[in-house]
Amino acid sequence: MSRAAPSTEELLRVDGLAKSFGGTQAVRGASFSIARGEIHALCGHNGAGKSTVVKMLSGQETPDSGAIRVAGRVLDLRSRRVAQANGIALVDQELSVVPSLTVAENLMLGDVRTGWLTRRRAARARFRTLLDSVGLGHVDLDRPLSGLSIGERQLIEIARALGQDARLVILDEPTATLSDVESEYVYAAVRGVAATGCAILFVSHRLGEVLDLCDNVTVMRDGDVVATTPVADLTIDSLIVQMLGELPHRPDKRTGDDVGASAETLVVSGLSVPGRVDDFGIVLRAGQVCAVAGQLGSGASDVLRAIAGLVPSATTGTPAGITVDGVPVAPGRPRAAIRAGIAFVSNDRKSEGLFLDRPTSWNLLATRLPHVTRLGVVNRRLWSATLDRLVELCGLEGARSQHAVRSLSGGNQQKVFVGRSLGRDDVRVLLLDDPTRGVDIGGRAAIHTLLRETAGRGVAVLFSSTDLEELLDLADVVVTMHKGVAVQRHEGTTAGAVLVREMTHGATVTLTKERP
Ligand SMILES: Nc1ncnc2c1ncn2[C@@H]1O[C@H](COP(=O)(O)OP(=O)(O)OP(=O)(O)O)[C@@H](O)[C@H]1O
Repeated sequence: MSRAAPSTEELLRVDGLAKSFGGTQAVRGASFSIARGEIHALCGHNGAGKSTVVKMLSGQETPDSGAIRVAGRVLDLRSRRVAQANGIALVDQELSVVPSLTVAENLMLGDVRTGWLTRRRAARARFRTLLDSVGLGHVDLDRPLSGLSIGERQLIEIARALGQDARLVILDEPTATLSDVESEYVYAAVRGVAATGCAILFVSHRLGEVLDLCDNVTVMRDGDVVATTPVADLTIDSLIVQMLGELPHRPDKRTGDDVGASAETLVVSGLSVPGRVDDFGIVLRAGQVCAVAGQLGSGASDVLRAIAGLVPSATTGTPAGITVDGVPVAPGRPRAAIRAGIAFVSNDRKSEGLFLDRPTSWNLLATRLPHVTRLGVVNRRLWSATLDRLVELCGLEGARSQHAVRSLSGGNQQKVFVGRSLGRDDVRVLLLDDPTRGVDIGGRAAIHTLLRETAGRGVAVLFSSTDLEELLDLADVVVTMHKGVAVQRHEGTTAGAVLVREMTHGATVTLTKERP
């Protein structure tokens, strides 16, 4: 969609901003500026320093040096509250809306004009205007937020930021967890907000959306600003080169013929998760990489969790069941799944996997303890050989392996989380729920290569994703899902538009069982 050119009047200017944490120079002298009404992207590899810049702009970290000017005035942003009072609003990666409260109550939480109790009617009228501005005019203010989709919650969060009378709205990876369709609502809201003269700083790893949505792009690499460039002068490839210095290697896809003769490793049929998945079936051969593709709430994630035995599920119909290499696996029993060679990587690294205060090395080896201990004692040589291999697999600098995981950037944490499930010889089926969420383009290519190599060793890989580019890049087979039901199985080349249509609208004829 074309937009009017943003104003040339500068709203934000950042000069020589620097910040270090202990020995790590996270940001070294970053400078850039954003005009009123401009949508300005901040891109860079994992650990480039984007979040640290965002934290300094939103009052969560104090710069070691440099200046932040808003409308020409140098600001000392000592806290998030001070930043808000100066018209800087942050929509964080992790949503801060409260599902158990109503839409109005959530909007009230961030409303600097308050006076809710005394001027309830005026506040409600204002909340309606805010909802309108993000395309949620149809949503009832008294509806609990829990009834809204994640995409709609993201929009409420943006509306709330606007309620803070923001002059600059910072959006930190706002579409990382959204499907393409839900992301479109966010783009429309962002364009609408920019049209009111508000400046937007848009942090994203999705380079396609950056080029479609933004006016200018500032790229950071290793704490430095590499360049600020108008999007009109960029292509995806030139943007990647600015970010990484080179184009990453793309793994080759295997064709269906390559795996046609290999053994059936995972066979699922008649799998149901009450209220979420109905009669799902799939056959996956050794060496195949398969995606279950669907929007949030489609059941794609539930399918993986059910195969891993992590949610109550049942297998009904004939034939029914889950088998790995022909051996039946009892549903709903995680231990049985692990014994059968099923490994699962969740999409929630913070609450379901990583020990944030423990060293990276410890996290990487936590799942390998039986393999690096002899008679209950850690074998140092095995420990360090396994660690070296995993650190290399994850594409991390060796020295970082002794640092707490919490100190790694979000994307690097994700690499540790995925990487530690790789390279294991006891795994037959690897399940990954949205494995590259928040990972930069280089890390994503690295994870794709790792998954492809894992499949090359005869493992069946099954992942869920909402990201069209990833589905087309990585999967040999895509099974689309809509409202808990498998819609269609695609092998070979499929048009992206077909996948999107099935994920959003389903199909009239549904695919219930895959076996002939
Ligand atoms: N609180 C902290 N303590 C120690 N090191 C930190 C801390 N916060 C960030 N760092 C380090 O600073 C560097 C920049 O991190 P930052 O989170 O700003 O990167 P990023 O570009 O936002 O990455 P991502 O895309 O993965 O979110 C990284 O090396 C990171 O490990």
